[in-house]
This record gives sequence, structure tokens and C-alpha cells, in this order.
Amino acid sequence: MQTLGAKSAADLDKELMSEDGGFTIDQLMELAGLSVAEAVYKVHPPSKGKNVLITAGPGNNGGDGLVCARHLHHFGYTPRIYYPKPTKAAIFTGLQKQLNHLHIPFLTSLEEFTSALASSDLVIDALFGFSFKPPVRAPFDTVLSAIIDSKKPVLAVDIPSSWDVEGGPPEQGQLGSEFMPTYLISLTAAKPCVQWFKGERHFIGGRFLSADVAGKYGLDVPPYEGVDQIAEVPVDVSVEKL
Ligand SMILES: NC(=O)C1=CN([C@@H]2O[C@H](COP(=O)(O)OP(=O)(O)OC[C@H]3O[C@@H](n4cnc5c(N)ncnc54)[C@H](O)[C@@H]3O)[C@@H](O)[C@H]2O)[C@@H](O)CC1
Ligand SMILES: [K+]
Repeated sequence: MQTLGAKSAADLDKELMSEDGGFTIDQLMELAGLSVAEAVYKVHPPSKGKNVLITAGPGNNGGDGLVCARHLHHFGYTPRIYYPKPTKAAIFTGLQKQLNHLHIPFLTSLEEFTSALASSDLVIDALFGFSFKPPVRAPFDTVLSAIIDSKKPVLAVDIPSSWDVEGGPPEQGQLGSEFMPTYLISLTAAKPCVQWFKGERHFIGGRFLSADVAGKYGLDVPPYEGVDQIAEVPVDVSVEKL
């Protein structure tokens, strides 16, 4: 599988959002969050349990989680969000307003989060993506530990939180070394750390890349079907870094 290394991923983002590329971050985040919600529907349709807990971090990975929560509501789920460090930039405050209008609860304390975790059917890990720098700092250390200890099924957004985009899980003994989400959705393209992913199912959400841009970065376009924003790809494959 071809994967985007840290530098290529950054270059691709820059290109997409350049004057010539024409995309905005709001658009890419919306597409990302929609892809995540579609992946939820594939791995865990509402008939398997509607309680989805979204854990959102302070950066754009967390923003993907917020967008996903909105779509999940419209897909018939009962999302709840733990967003302990809300970001003040307009894109995030706008998403929070949208969620408030839908009466989607933001859990306000660690106690509320812990209790919601116990009763959730699926957890969305939207804590950190490709800009994570170890080690995990408070309060997210407690959040990630609780998710791991809960043994609930987890769908990780873009990168399992605490993993390095190229290096994969942290060293033995560090928080996250034992973190193996059940499901993963890679956004735009898979990253090299997918070689350590041994969960059940892996999806790519990048059905907006032009053939020209995919070709320029050497990316294979996965087999998107129908109106799907996502395509499932095999787990446990060998990886080539672009
Ligand atoms: N083109 C893009 O840049 C897009 C990115 N998207 C998503 O955005 C992600 C990357 O977003 P960002 O670059 O904002 O960063 P991340 O969301 O990966 O994380 C960075 C944030 O986490 C904090 N942080 C980093 N290390 C930490 C640690 N050890 N303990 C506690 N906090 C820590 C930083 O202060 C920063 O607020 C991608 O993985 C993807 O999910 C999507 O929204 C779509 C478009
Ligand atoms: K994540």
C-alpha cells in the first residue's frame, strides 16, 4: 500500500489549500468528518447500538470528530462529545454551535466522560492526528488511558492517537504503546504508521483528490463505490512510503 510520509502529507495539504489548489480547511474538515461518519455506519450501523462517544482533541483531528458527530446525529445515532480543550478559532466555535443546535451533549467533566464511556457502544478517537508530539499531556493522558482500559471498540481518525505518523506506536511502557483501535480511517491517504495497525478494518477517506494530484504524489486511488466517500482496504499489508 502506498502511504504518505509526513513531508509528502504536508506538501499535499499545502498544495490542496494553495490559491491554485482551491480547497479551504473547512471543506477538507467537512469531507474528513463525513468520511468518519460513513466509516462508523459501515462498522457499526445504528442497529448495533446508537451510543457513540466522540473524544475530540484540540487540533484539526478533533475538528474532524466534531463534524463526524453532526453527521452521526443525522444518521440516527446518539452522539456525545468529550472536548476538554475547545479551540477558539471560528471553524471550531461554528461547529460547536451547530452541535448545540442539534442538542448533542458536550460532556463537561472527566466524571461525565467516564460514565459516558461505560455506556457507549463505540468510541471515536479524534484526539490527535499527524501533528501529535509525544508524550500525551493532561488531560488527554487520562482520556486515552480510560479508552484503552475500557476495551470498547474504537474507530481511530486518521492516526491512532499517541502514534507517530511514520514511527507508529510509542515505545513499550509509554502511554499508547498498547493502543490498538479496532477500526481505522485514514484521511486523504494512508500514512506509514498503518503498517502497525492490526485492528479489524481499515478505510481510506479521500474521494476528493483529483487524478492529477493523486498521480503527482504516486497515490493509488482506492476502489470507491457508489456514492461512498470511503473505501475499505486490506489490513496487514506491506507499506511503501511516498
Ligand atoms: N489538510 C489538513 O491539514 C487536514 C487535516 N485534517 C485532520 O487534522 C489532523 C491534523 O491536525 P492538526 O495539524 O491540527 O493537529 P492534530 O489534531 O494532529 O494535533 C495537534 C494538536 O494537539 C496538540 N498536541 C500535540 N501533541 C500533544 C501532546 N503530546 N499532548 C497534548 N496535546 C498535544 C497540539 O497542541 C495541537 O493543538 C489530521 O490528522 C486530520 O485528522 C482534516 O481536518 C482534513 C484536512
Ligand atoms: K486520532
